[in-house]
Formats: sequence, structure tokens, C-alpha cells
Amino acid sequence: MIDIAFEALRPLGLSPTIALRAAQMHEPSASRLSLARVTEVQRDCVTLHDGMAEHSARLLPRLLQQLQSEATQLTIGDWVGMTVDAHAQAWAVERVAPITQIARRANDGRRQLLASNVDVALLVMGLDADFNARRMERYLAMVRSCEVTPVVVLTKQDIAPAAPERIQEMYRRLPATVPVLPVNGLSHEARTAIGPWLHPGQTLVLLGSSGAGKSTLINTLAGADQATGGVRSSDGRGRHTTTARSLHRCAQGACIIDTPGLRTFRPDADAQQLAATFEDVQALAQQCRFRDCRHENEPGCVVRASVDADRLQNYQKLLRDAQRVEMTALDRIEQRNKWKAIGKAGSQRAREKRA
Ligand SMILES: Nc1nc2c(ncn2[C@@H]2O[C@H](COP(=O)(O)OP(=O)(O)OP(=O)(O)O)[C@@H](O)[C@H]2O)c(=O)[nH]1
Ligand SMILES: [Zn+2]
Repeated sequence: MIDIAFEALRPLGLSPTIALRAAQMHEPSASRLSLARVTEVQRDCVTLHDGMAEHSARLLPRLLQQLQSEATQLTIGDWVGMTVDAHAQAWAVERVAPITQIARRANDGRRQLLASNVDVALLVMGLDADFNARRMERYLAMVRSCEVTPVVVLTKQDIAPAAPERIQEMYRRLPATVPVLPVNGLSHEARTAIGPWLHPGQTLVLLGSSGAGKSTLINTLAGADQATGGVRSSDGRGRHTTTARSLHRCAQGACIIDTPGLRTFRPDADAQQLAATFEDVQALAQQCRFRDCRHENEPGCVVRASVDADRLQNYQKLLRDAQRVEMTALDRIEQRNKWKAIGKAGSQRAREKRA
């Protein structure tokens, strides 16, 4: 049996789908479980919120083993069945299978989870020196391949002299289906602009490089006053670290997960998934003369004629990177041998010509 305090958990992002999944969990033990959300992950414990209070909880060995066998970790935003034992120690007993997971590939190739059960990713970028359209396209590819809705938030509109041109550049490059919101993150108008994505039951995550204005946005969206403050600000510990991820509640009902600054990362997606996130390229490619057009120098290429050249280059680079990761060692040897053979044949022909 699991207790689900739906109304109390709603401001923590509980959706009907998660509630249903939780109700179907098969907990064999007789212990009474309550549904709770992971609001912070520490080295050997997690912070869980059950709608009433936060608990510092350990992971039941069985859950640890299960996560290990699935090569995954408990992540901020996960939902779990929680129990409290006779010694008042809280335990995470079972994880509700997540609906979405935002992950990136670390430079060593390992999959690193950033947040679970996210509906909307706010892709935060400053209109100042932080501005980089290619990086924004990579963020977009990452979140769309995780099936999370992207919303681009361009901060520092009030202080960046180049703001108008940069906003235009973003509109020009990104598909029209992606919302682009230029804001001053310090102003309440940012709250109005992002308002349509802040309904109760929604979970947002903020992604962007260090200094882009993520914490500033959280303060504006959560409201500076204690009454509407986030989960973090109500526990008396304050928000003394920007390196940890944490979950906050917004005044309008949604909850929002802060992440440490991202700069270098690779999306955790295969080439096909990535390609699908460049919907403009995909749609135009249907009209290229050759079915397998790579939009490089083939004649009759409609993509090259219509898509921003830098955007197209970025697309091709992302695909190459993804394909490189997918290639097995054997593929790589095979490809090297093929190029060697081609190279040899080439120099052979050159020798023949000279002879
Ligand atoms: N004028 C103005 N200043 C902003 C805006 N957004 C952020 N800032 C300032 O930019 C600086 C960095 O903002 P933060 O919110 O700390 O950036 P962050 O993305 O949380 O950075 P990390 O915590 O390192 O990941 C702060 O001094 C903010 O006051 C904006 O829209 N307008
Ligand atoms: Zn083409």
C-alpha cells in the first residue's frame, strides 16, 4: 500500500501519470509507504519531500542494488516510495519509473543524469558575452531528444547593448515552434513571460552556463518573500551552494530545479534522435535531389540553400560527434582500413598518371 497525498504533492510537481505509476508499485513488504519526491541528492543520502516535510533518507540496500543493476542513480526530481522505521530513520524503498530524464554524456563518456520527471527545460543564456547560438542548438538537441519541452530564455536584455541583434539571430536560427523569451531576469516581467509554463503539477529545469542568470530567475519566479519561497529557503539552511542541484517551488504553482552551470557537454542521444530535433533540416531534406543528401556539396540540395550556414554546420558536427560515440572499436578499425585502402588506391592512380 502506498499513501499518495495528491493535493499536498501537487506543488511538488505530482502529475496523474506519476500517481498512477506509484499506485501500481509492487512493494512486497508490509511497511506502509508514502510517495515522496527527491529534492536533493547527497553523497550517501537523499532529501525527500512527502508534501508535509523534508526528510533526510537513506536508500534501502535492495533499492541500491536495483539502481546499480540498471546502471542508474537516484536523481533530483525522482519519485520514490518512502518509509520511516521504528528508529525514525527515513528510507527510500522503491523508485517510481521516471517519465523523462535529462542526461548528458560526460567527457569520459559516462551517462550523467541531471534531472528526472521534467516537463519543461528553460534554456537560459545571457544576451551578453554568454551568447552563443551554436551552444543553444546543442542544448535544444539535448532536451528534445529527452522528450522535454524546451523554452529559450535570453537574460540580461536590460544590460546587453547587442541584445536586439542577438534576439533576432536566435529567432532566425531556431525553428518557429521553439518559444524564445528575452527577459530581464531581475524584473517581475520575467515572471509574466514565463507564466504560461508555470502551472501547478509542472516541473521545470534550468539549464545554462555559469553566470547565465539561473539563480536570479529562480529568485524572481519563486518570489523573494519567505511565504512563497522555495523548498530550500524554508528549511533554514539557506541556499549556500550553487554547485548542488535543488528543487524550488514557484509562486504560480510549478516547481523548478536548478542545476550547476553547464558549459561543455555532449547530448546523450544517438544520431537519429539528434537529427530529428532539427526539424527544419529534416523537413527540407525531403526536397533535396538525392535521398541520401548530406547537404555538403551535392547538387540540388534544398537544405543548404535554405538553412543558416552556421546552423547547418553545427547540425553536421553534432551528428558526427554522435556517430563517433556510437561506432564500436571494430567499426573504427574497419573505417580506418577503408580510408587507408582509398588512400593507397589514390596514390597508386597518381603514380600511374605520372608514369
Ligand atoms: N541586469 C541583469 N543582471 C542579471 C540578469 N540575470 C542575471 N543577472 C546578474 O548576473 C549575475 C549572474 O547571475 P546568476 O543568477 O548568479 O547566474 P547562474 O546562472 O545562477 O550562475 P551559476 O550559479 O554559477 O550557475 C548576477 O550578478 C545577476 O545579478 C538580468 O536579466 N539582468
Ligand atoms: Zn541536401
